[in-house]
Amino acid sequence: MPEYKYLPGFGSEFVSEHPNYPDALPKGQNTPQKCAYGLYAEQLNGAAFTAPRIENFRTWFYRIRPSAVHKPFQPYNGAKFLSNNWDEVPPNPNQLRWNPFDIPGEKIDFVDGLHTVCGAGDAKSRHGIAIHIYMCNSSMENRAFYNSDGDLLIVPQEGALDIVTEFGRIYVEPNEICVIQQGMRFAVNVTGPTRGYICEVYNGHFKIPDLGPIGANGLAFPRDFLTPTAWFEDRDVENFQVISKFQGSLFSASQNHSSFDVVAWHGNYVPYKYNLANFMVINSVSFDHCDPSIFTVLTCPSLRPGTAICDFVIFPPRWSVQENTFRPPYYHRNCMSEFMGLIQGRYEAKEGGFFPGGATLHSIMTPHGPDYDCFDQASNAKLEPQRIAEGTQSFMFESSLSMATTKWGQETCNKLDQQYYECWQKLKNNFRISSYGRAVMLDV
Ligand SMILES: O=C(O)Cc1cc(O)ccc1O
Ligand SMILES: [Fe+2]
Repeated sequence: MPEYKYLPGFGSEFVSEHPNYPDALPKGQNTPQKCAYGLYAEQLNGAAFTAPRIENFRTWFYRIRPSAVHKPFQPYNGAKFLSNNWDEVPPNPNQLRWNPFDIPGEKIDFVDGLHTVCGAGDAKSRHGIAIHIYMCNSSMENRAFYNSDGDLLIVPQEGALDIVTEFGRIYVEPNEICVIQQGMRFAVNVTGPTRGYICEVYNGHFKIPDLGPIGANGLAFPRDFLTPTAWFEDRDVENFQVISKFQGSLFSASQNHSSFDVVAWHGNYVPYKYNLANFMVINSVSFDHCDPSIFTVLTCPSLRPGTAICDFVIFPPRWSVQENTFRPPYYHRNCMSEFMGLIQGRYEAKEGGFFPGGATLHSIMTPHGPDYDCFDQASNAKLEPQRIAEGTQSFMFESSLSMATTKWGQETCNKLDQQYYECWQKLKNNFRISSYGRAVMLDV
């Protein structure tokens, strides 16, 4: 694993200068008449200039060439299954479960390996969500990608991502996540078959949720978020491709140098990674199953109070101790969409059928919950303190938007489990009436 240096913190003002270039950052100002070492100053804004201070995000880069030095963008047709068309197939209110998606055998990199499963909304009006599966096996060579449409929350499932960004380098392994925000240029290096999940949000940015009565500490700690430190290459390349996703379509522009030429930067608009093992799990220690919002790592809020464009929720290893309680997830119908993925291990509500690298989608008001085996077992289990398996990690992207599946998600991927509904069919009527005409409790 490469030994990259990171800056800890979330939402902080960071400062980073390549160690060999002291004073590359101007002192006390952002745009001196001439920058040190002949660098150019360039600002990247992730919020309106006039946004309130608490959510005003921007970074100043000191780079070898401004990003504007490139030839015109042309349409790029590499990522065949990237989509933002939510009307490709008729709506489907069924419970959906996908078997693990196949990583292609032929050479394919991170950008070309973006496959959109579902989504909603519109990048032009800056409101929406898209869920992609990335599957690749080779590194991005002489190309950088950036997303004009929103932020990318990347959840590796198989294979590590060695990511070069304008801010420096980040190494992200399964059970870690990273967020690369709108407009940030990056390139992904991999060493073999690689797969993971991406939640793209067109609105605002992810933040750590408020803690309310939990207090000042709990869930994801700000200091466990890691931002890269300045790293650059001064590399002339005949045809370096900058690929942009703009209004849902990809475009490519050629330039004669690497995009990763930032010698120093400062700001609060940054990429970051987080190790899910650092999450402090909070749960009921008396009775009942808490709502999964207690497991929220990051949330991208909508303008409606408490209602997310995406909550990123995890189901980590933990103790389960509730008394007189059906401990697995309850049966559920929700005004939110629930997309789940499995990084490793098993998911407690479905011991069979939901595999690492697969997914489920329970859409708005689509009923779901424990399968028959889980219900049967958990209704009769002895309620001792129980460790929910080590090495397990599933997650949910929960959205207030009503997501539609793409043609790839519904048909082309050929991974939909047509038998998924069967897992609930054995749940029988346990209702009994006593001789006095009252309902009675029975052992199920
Ligand atoms: O399995 C699911 O659907 C996710 C989920 C988990 C949980 O603990 C409670 C409700 C819920 O929707
Ligand atoms: Fe649910």
